[in-house]
Amino acid sequence: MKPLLQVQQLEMEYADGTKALRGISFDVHKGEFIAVIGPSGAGKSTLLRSINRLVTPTSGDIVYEGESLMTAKGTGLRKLRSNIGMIFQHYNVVDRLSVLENVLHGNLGRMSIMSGLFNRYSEAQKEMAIHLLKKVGLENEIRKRVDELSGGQRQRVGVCRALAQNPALILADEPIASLDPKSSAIVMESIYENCLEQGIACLVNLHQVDVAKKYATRIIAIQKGQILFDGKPEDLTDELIVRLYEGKEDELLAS
Ligand SMILES: Nc1ncnc2c1ncn2[C@@H]1O[C@H](COP(=O)(O)OP(=O)(O)OP(=O)(O)O)[C@@H](O)[C@H]1O
Repeated sequence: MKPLLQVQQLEMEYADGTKALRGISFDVHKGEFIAVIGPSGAGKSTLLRSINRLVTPTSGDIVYEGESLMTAKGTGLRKLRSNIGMIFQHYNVVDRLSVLENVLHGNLGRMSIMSGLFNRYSEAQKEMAIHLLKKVGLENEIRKRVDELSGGQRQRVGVCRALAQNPALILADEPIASLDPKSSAIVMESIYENCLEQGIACLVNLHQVDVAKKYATRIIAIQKGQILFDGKPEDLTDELIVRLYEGKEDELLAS
């Protein structure tokens, strides 16, 4: 099976000289649910943000279904990005808009600029957005403004917005880092179940090793911008986890 995404020898050096990624390579296949773990500052966010070019890596390549995201520009980049849904730690929802409007925004990447500008959503897009909101238990919040919601509810809106895009790949950057345990479980379940049902591949950055082991079909552990482990959750031994968090054991205890 051809990979959906290929990350090849990715390097990222920020303007201040910080080397966040030092030659990261891996392939992602359809339907994989991959947890990216590692201590604070390991490069997890930089990796996810590089994949959809929110940051531009210094070198290497990111190939989505045979097309390079590194060389894509303008409409080409927009088209490639429309296949990739993003979920952020701080939700990135628009507070003054309703829950439904926020989810409908997930369609923007696939709409013409004029239709998007005037919010000309089709009935099918509205039905799909409502269907997704019902699935995550937000059926009573559809018309509310997003700033009336709790953090966990906002993140469920963020999940629905990413799904409304009908993506083949979802990148979730620490989606549960700001949530309490109960909300975390609801959000993780909603990401996991929808990805599984729709065959969406997912790369999810997580601080909690136990959550990674519970959901992931594969774990990639990053340390100082390099891959320390890439394999099945059951093969990630306690020794490896201790090595991964060496010097930052407090993060492991806090998670
Ligand atoms: N905009 C930036 N400019 C300079 N350095 C940065 C920038 N963003 C991140 N870094 C640095 O790059 C390295 C990797 O950071 P990154 O946020 O990718 O790690 P992370 O594993 O996601 O960490 P965390 O779990 O704390 O979010 C760190 O040393 C960080 O300080």
